[in-house]
Amino acid sequence: MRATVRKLARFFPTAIVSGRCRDKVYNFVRLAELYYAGSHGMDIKGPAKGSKYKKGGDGVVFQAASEFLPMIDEVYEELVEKTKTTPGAKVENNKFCLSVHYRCVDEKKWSGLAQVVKSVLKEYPKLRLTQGRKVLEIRPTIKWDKGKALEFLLESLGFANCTDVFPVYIGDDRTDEDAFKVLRERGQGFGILVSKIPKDTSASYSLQEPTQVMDFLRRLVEWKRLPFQGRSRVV
Ligand SMILES: O=P(O)(O)OC[C@H]1O[C@H](O[C@H]2O[C@H](CO)[C@@H](O)[C@H](O)[C@H]2O)[C@H](O)[C@@H](O)[C@@H]1O
Repeated sequence: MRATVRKLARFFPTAIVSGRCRDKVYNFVRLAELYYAGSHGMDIKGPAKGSKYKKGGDGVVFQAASEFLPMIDEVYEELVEKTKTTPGAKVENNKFCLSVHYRCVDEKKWSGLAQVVKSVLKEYPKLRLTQGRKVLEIRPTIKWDKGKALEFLLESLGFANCTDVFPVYIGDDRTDEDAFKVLRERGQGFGILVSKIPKDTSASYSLQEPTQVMDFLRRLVEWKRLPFQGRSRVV
C-alpha cells in the first residue's frame, strides 16, 4: 500500500486524515511528500519540502485546537490513573484528542469504564465524548472535524472553487462521514466508504476492503499515466 500511495502522490496531491496523532500517522506511513491531518483533522501539516501544488508563501500548517493541549494532557493523566483498575483498558494520547480503548476489556466492565470516563469529563465541559469502534473518544468541543480539515486543504491548495479538480476521500470510520458530507454538499468529487457491510453513509461509492482500495489507487495512477487522449479508457 505504501508504494502505491507514494506513486499516487507523484500525480495527485494526497493527504492522510486520521483520528490518531499526526506524528504517529507519519511514523506509520513515512512519506514526506504527503499532507497529514492528525487528531481528527485538528493538526494539519503539508510536505516538509513544500509542495508543487502550493506556490509561494509558507507551507500548509494548521492547528485548530492549540489552546486545548494543557487540558488534554491533564485529562490523559487522570484517565490513565482512573482506568488502571480496569484490565485491558488503554488510554491513547492523540495530542488534541484522547482515545480510551475497551476492545480488550471484559464486556461486563464496559459500562463501568464508560462511567469512569464520563465522571472525569464532568469537570471538563469544553471536552466532548464520542463513541468509535470499541473506543471512547474525547475531543475539544470546537466545530472542527475531518470534513473541516478537508475543506481547509482544498482551500489552502487553491482547489476549492476549481471545476476541474475532483477530490476523492476514502475512509472506513464513522468520523469519515463528516468529510463525505462536505464533498456531497459541495457537489465536488465523491466519498468512498470502505466497509464489508452496507451502512448508512454520505459516501457515493463503497469498497469492501483495503486491498480493493489499493487496486483503485493503482488504477488511478495507471489512468493518469495514459496520454491525455486515452484517459477516457477504463484501466
Ligand atoms: O481516523 P482513523 O485513522 O480511521 O483512526 C480511527 C481510530 O484508529 C485507532 O483505533 C482503531 O484501531 C484500534 C486498534 O489499534 C481499535 O481498537 C479501534 O477499534 C480502531 O478504531 C486509534 O487508536 C484511534 O485513536 C482512532 O480514533
